[in-house]
This record gives sequence, C-alpha cells and structure tokens, in this order.
Amino acid sequence: MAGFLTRNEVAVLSALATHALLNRFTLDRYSHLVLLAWIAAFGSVAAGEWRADAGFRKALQDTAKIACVYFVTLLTSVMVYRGLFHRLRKFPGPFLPRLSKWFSLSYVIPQFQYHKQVPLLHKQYNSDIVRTGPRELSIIDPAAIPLVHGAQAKCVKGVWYDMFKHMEGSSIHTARSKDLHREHRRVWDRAMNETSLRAYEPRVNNYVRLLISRLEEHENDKSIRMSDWVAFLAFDIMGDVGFSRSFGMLQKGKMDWVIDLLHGGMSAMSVFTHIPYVASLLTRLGAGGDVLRLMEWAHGTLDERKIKQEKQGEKDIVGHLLDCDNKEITSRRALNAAARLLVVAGSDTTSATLTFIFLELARNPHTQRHLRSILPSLSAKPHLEAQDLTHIPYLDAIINETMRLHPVVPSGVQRETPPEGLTLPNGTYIPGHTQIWMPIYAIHHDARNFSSPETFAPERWLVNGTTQAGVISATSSRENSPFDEKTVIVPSRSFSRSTTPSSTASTTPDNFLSETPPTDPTTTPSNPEGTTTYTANPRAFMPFSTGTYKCAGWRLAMIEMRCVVANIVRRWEVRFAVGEDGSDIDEKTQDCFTVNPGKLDVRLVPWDEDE
Ligand code: HEM
Repeated sequence: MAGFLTRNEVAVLSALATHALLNRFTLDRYSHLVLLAWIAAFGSVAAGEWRADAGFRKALQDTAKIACVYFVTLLTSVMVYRGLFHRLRKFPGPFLPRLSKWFSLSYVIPQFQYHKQVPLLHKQYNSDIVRTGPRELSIIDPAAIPLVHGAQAKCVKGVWYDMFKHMEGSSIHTARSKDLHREHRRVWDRAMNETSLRAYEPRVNNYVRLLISRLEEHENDKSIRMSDWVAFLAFDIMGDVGFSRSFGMLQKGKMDWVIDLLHGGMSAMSVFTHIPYVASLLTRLGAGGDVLRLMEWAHGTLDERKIKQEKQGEKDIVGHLLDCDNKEITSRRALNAAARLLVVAGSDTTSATLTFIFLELARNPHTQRHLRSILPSLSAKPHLEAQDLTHIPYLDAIINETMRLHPVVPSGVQRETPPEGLTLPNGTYIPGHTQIWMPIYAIHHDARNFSSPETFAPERWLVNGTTQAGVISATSSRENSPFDEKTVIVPSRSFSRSTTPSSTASTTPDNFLSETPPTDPTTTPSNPEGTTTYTANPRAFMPFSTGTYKCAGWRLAMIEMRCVVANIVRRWEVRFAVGEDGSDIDEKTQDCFTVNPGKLDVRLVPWDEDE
C-alpha cells in the first residue's frame, strides 16, 4: 500500500513538474517530444512493473492507474492555474477558452467564420481587449497597432508561425527571428521595388488582356463564375512573375491540380490556427500528405526554373531570391517554402479580393457607372495598362473599401509580446510572451473607426470633397497609411446618399462596441441635408498588415487589381447571374487564416453606348 501511495505521489509530483516546465518554456514546436517523453516514461513504468513480478495484465493496469493520477493532476493544475492565477487573469473573456484553446473551436466549427465571432466577443465583454485563449488576447484598439505591428514594435511573430517549420524551414513569412526576417525582407524588397515592378508590369498587362478576351468569349453566357476567372488570372500572373512559369489556367479555363491541392487543405487551417501544436504533431506523424505533394511540386518547379535561362532584363521573384548570397535563404528547403508562399500569399489573396470587389460592384451599380464615367473611353484606348491607372482615386477607393469590408486575412496575424511585456497607450499592461491578435475584420467593422461600417461606401476614402483630389490609399509607402495624425477626411458631398445602406453584408452589428457616434477628428457627422457622409480612420485600416512585416507584395497586388477592375468595368456592367445574390459569399466565406470566399456567379452586360 505504501509503495502504491509512493507511486501516486511520484505521479503527482511529476505532473506538477511537467506543468512548471510547460509554463516555463514554449513547447508548441516540440509537441512530438512531449509525446515521446510520455510514451517513454509510461513505457518504463510498465516495464518496471512487469519485471517486478506483476505479469503483463497487472503491469498494464498499474501503469494505467499511475497515468490517470498523473494526467488528472496535470490537467487540474493547468486548468486551475489558467483559470485563476494566470498572468492574463484580469482580462475579460469567455471562460472555457481561457482554460484551453480547444474550446475556441466551438466558435470556429461548423461555419469556419471565427472572424465574425470575435467582434461579438468584444461586444459581449464590452472591452477592446478580450482574452481568447490561455495565453492569448484579442485587441481591437487601433492605438495599439504601432506597438504591436509598427516598425519600432518590440513584438515578434507568434508561435503560430512555427506550425510547419520542421517541414519547410523558414520563409520570409515564417521567420520569427527579427534578424533572419530582415535578411529575407532585404531580398524581397529588391524583388518588389519600383524597377522590378516595372519589369513585371508587361506580364500583368498581358494576362489581363487574356482575361478580357476569354471573358469576351463568354459574354453571352447567362452565368460566368467570376470567382474562378479571377483566380485563374491571379495564379497565372503569380506563376509568371514568381518563376516565369504560367499555370495556363486562363487558357484552359480550368483550375490547375496544384491549386486544387492547395485549397483542399484550407478548412483545416481554420482549426489548426487555434491549436498549432497539433498541426505540428500530426504532420510529424505523417499526416499532411497534401503539404508533401505541394513541396514536391515546388521542388520540381524550382529545378525547372534554375535550368531555364533568364531572359535578359526580365527577372522574376525567384530569380531575385536565387541571386542572394545568404545560404539560409537559398537553401533548397527555404526556396521551396518561398515558392509555395508565392502561390498562397500572392495569388489566393488577390483573387479573393477581386471576387469581393465584383461582389460589391454587382451590389452597387451606381459605383460601376461612376467609375466607368471617369475612365478613358474604350475608343480612346482599347486596353488600359498598369501605368494608365496609377492616379485614379475612385478606383483605389473602391479597392480600399472592398478590402475594408472583406479583409482577406480577417482574423489578423499573431504577434508575441516581448519578455518584459508591453504597455498600451491607454496604460494597460500586457505581460510578456502573450500571443496577440489584432483582428482586422473586427477593427474594419468597428463604427468608431468607420462610420456605418457595414455600408460599402468608396467615397469615405476620398479627400477634399472630390474624387480627383487624392485618395487615402493602402498603397502608401508609409507604415500604416498616408495620413498623419492631423489629417481630416472630408468625404465628397456629391457622393452622400440617403441614410439607408445599400449593402449590409454581414451579421456583425453596426457600431458593435459603442452606441455613441464616433468623435475621432477624422470623422464627419451626417450633413444637414439628411444624407450620410462616410468616414474613415486610416490608422485602423490594415488589409496588408503594417510595419516590419507588412505585405511584401502589396504594390503588385494593387497593380493587378486596378488593371482587372478598370478593364472589366469599362466594357461591361457586372450583374449578378440569375439565382445569385451574393449571399453565398456572405454566409460561406471561410476564415482559414486567409479567406476562402466561395463562388460568385455574374453576368457581363455590355454597356449601352449612350450610358
Ligand atoms: C490583395 C492582395 C493581398 C493582400 C490583402 C495581402 C495581405 C497580406 C497580409 C495581411 C500579410 C501579413 C501576413 C502575416 O504577417 O502573417 C501579407 C504578407 C505577405 N504578403 Fe501579401 N497580400 C496580398 C498580395 C500579395 C502579393 C501579390 C504578394 C506577392 C508575392 C504577397 C506577398 C507577401 C509576402 C511575401 C508576405 C510576408 C511579408 C513579411 O512577413 O515580411 N502578397 N500579405
């Protein structure tokens, strides 16, 4: 009996020691080692029992009892600590997720729309900071953005980025060390600077031309799956600009198998985002065959690319990476990760945003008509090229407003506070090693940042009351927006409309944290004529993220999107196909880190010459 108790005591003490260890070190990347340690420990206990006369069955029973004591103690200790004594205990939030991120899955499954749940949590707890996991906070106060994301911020990328590191090494996207990221970024900045972009532009122009001619062939179709066509375009461009290899999808009118493979695993990301150590463990145990097939594909593509002679003066993105002399960046694994990043980060994001743009245009015919009226006529220039479209504020306003309503990384990106913690401008102290998400969708849909946040109102991005005077643009080279603190946005009167919103796209309530109208100096109240003006706080706008880790490809994305939207809207009015009203996208867009927007079917109706 005394021996049995002793074993129990040892089990209890070991459990407490394990908890202390798990608390002290971030072991997400090493979940397989924790599992192995358990197997080895309990295997040894069973072997010891067996050798000490018990017989096989008894040895198993005794080991199971000890394991029970160990795991019950460990779980109890973890739960009590997380629930009552954790360094984040003072922050409000739902009870169960503070015990384990597994409980967050109830907000994810079955709809995979976590981004729409987060604003509701902030509203429910009436707080800009909500604890959404044991060591995780969601923060929607834009004043915190510079401290969490800004160029001088001390936060680093969070544990989320380690999920697949054992398989692929570090790309610019998954490099958590600031030094390594800086090295990656130097190369990417070269690959995406003005000179490089000018070299890519003819390729973009050619693919947009091809898209238009393929759509002309379908002009009389009653239904065109626009979400597919813009995906074909985005992937073809990225194949060419990335590694001088088109996927040929616009020609074939069909998704390449690689893209199908890529999309196949997307829903899983909605889940693993919350429990990254499980993804790490499962892929080490041999799951994730799709990732391995993708890696094989990337190896093949890169080998082809290396053999191919670069055409003079026409460098692609991988060419820039190959030219770099840092072995960590040019290693086979790192290049492989970069090749897959190019396809995911460069294509899926752009194609999803284009899908959302055409959704909003179909909902807002007056926006299309106005855009068409300010673009050069078809007879003046049959095809508008990238350089024709750099100064059309209303076009950028449409793109911005779409990215505001439908950010393609809707739950934001994870950052970890420095060991000494972080004090927010409002004085709130966030302890060290806290995982922070600043949810982009929630911030973009907060009435304190954007008046009538559910309304599609491109005019909120226009300054000085005219569409031509300039636009608040995501394309600024400034860290977060082109505006300084004192900029006052004066939306155009000519675009003011009746107070009934024309598009209410989401289930998120307007003004979800506060019923009081915004008082920020960047906002303007309703005007006396009974029409509403729409306002924006540009500091809260971050569809491309911001700061050190801001999207490296945002300029390229803007070039692509401007070209596609302008050339389509000049030719056709985009209308919903019969049976389509956009609700499929509202209801089924999945938050899989990047979004999976589902399908959009439209009709392309040539404009009446007189219109
Ligand atoms: C509408 C289109 C796009 C949107 C909304 C978008 C958005 C984003 C966001 C939010 C991030 C931050 C991710 C994170 O920190 O985890 C990011 C990073 C990145 N994006 Fe984009 N992106 C777009 C297009 C592109 C394109 C065309 C490329 C070209 C290859 C690209 C390449 C990258 C890269 C390399 C990073 C990692 C940057 C770093 O960590 O320093 N993106 N993007």
